[in-house]
Amino acid sequence: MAPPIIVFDLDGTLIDTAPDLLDSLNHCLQTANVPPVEAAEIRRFVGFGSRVMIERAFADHGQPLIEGQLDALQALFLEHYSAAMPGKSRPFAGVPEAITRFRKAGYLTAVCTNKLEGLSVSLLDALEMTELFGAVCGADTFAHRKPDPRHLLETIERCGGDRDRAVMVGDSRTDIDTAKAAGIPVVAVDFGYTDVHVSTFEPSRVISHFDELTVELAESLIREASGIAVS
Ligand SMILES: O=C(O)COP(=O)(O)O
Ligand SMILES: [Mg+2]
Repeated sequence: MAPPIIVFDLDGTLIDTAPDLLDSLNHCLQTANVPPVEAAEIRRFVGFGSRVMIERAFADHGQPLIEGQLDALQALFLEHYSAAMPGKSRPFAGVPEAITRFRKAGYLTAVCTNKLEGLSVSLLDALEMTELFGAVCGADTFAHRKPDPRHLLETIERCGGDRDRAVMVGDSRTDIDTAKAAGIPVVAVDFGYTDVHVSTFEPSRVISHFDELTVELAESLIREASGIAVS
């Protein structure tokens, strides 16, 4: 039987990447003469990858994007963002400990993110965290990405995990919708990138610190999801 698995979103869940996303986004906006985005605003633009982030920033300022401009700005964003890695990005408190706990308990661990796979691996490499995961699957790894549930299911498959004993951990509506569509319980962190509180999207549980992400919690969610009564 395949081992149980815990799958993590990256931006806003495992790693606090907002300061660097903001710097690179504002670098792009400056070249296009669009006013910068404030630090508090970035969370509204993250979740669907860099392309959507740039589109949202333009829309927010009522600025039209002309033909071909988005491709050029995304290329500029990726160049700027990759060059600075890991920049100011750091794992949230308790992340390495939580991953170690699950691995010791026999869980596989994976990342399912709408960041491009190459950027995700570079960031995890720069933070010496790549070894903590059996698979890192980004927006361009498969033909579909979150909120398409196949992104999560194929991440589980690539890692060799059991989809009936899987838990997702994320910070946004995208993660919650993805996990629900895949029939997988989802723990939401409440410190990530969403302008509306994650509880609005009805995840299986909400946590405020990785210390709360225990193996017992994952096991009870898996039991609940499989319809076995929890004692
Ligand atoms: O970079 C993004 O927009 C989203 O990344 P995430 O899926 O890891 O939150
Ligand atoms: Mg996220």
